[in-house]
Amino acid sequence: MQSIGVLMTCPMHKYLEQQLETHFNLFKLWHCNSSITEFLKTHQGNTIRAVVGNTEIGADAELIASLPSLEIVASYSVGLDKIDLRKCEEKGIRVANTPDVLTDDVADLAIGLILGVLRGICASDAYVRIGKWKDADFGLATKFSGKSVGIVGLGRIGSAIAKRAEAFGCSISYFSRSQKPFANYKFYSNIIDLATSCQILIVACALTEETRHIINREVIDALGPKGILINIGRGAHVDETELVSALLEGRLGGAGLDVYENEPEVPEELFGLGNVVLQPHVGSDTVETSDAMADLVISNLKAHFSKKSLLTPVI
Ligand SMILES: O=CC(=O)O
Repeated sequence: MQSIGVLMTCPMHKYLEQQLETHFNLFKLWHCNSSITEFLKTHQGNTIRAVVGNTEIGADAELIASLPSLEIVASYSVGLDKIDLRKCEEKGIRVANTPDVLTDDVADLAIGLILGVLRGICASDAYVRIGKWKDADFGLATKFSGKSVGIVGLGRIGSAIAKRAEAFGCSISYFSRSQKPFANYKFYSNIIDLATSCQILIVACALTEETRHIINREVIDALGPKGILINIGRGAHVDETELVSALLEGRLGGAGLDVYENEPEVPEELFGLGNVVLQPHVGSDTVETSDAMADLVISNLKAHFSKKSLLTPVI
């Protein structure tokens, strides 16, 4: 397979890059200083049969159109929002992603964010480091165990978060397109009702046209001044302007965010808020999971080019 042209869209995990270099003829899009079209002209765009993208740069219509021999997009991510799925379908291009292997890490981080916000872990860490403890005790935080948790999207990751929150004695309810027959949690067909009824609202669904800005002013106000919003999905799930003003005005109790609307830009108004915990989109970024995701990308590519079934097909 060493002659098969594979295009990586941006730097990801070093191990993935090494594996791609070992098994395929790897082209790196970020090594080009010119436009994509120029790059592909000089690097024989027509020899590239696979694209490996991620949550930053996937495969949009322009990239797909400039690769006439493209057969497969193997994403180093579970999220598919940076891939033009309609175009892929139209052109018969296969798509694979990396589900399952990252579920535990993302769910763990969601719980970490809840604890971080409610127990003030980052704020109290800073309190110790800058020597304020010598002057006075930190003060009281908020208990997590036993709270009511609402989950937006009860897929793999949402279910893994629910399982963890159950272990903290939390009551679980959820909103999704349809009621899940396997789930023993209270189902809401209306997200406002879910937000009204829970203390912690966690966004864990895929980003689609229907879920863009699913967390709007109405949902934030329904969650209320004591409510906590956790987002480990995508930044665009939340109307960020509304979120920032709700936090600044005290209409929302706090937020734990791993994702933002214009990454890596983060609204600076959030930097001074002790009831907000910010992460730089690292939900699945552990050594173990990143290696597993890379292995899955390689296995999908190898399966495709050996005419075998994809391990984790999307299309
Ligand atoms: O955000 C992470 C992913 O989609 O894998």
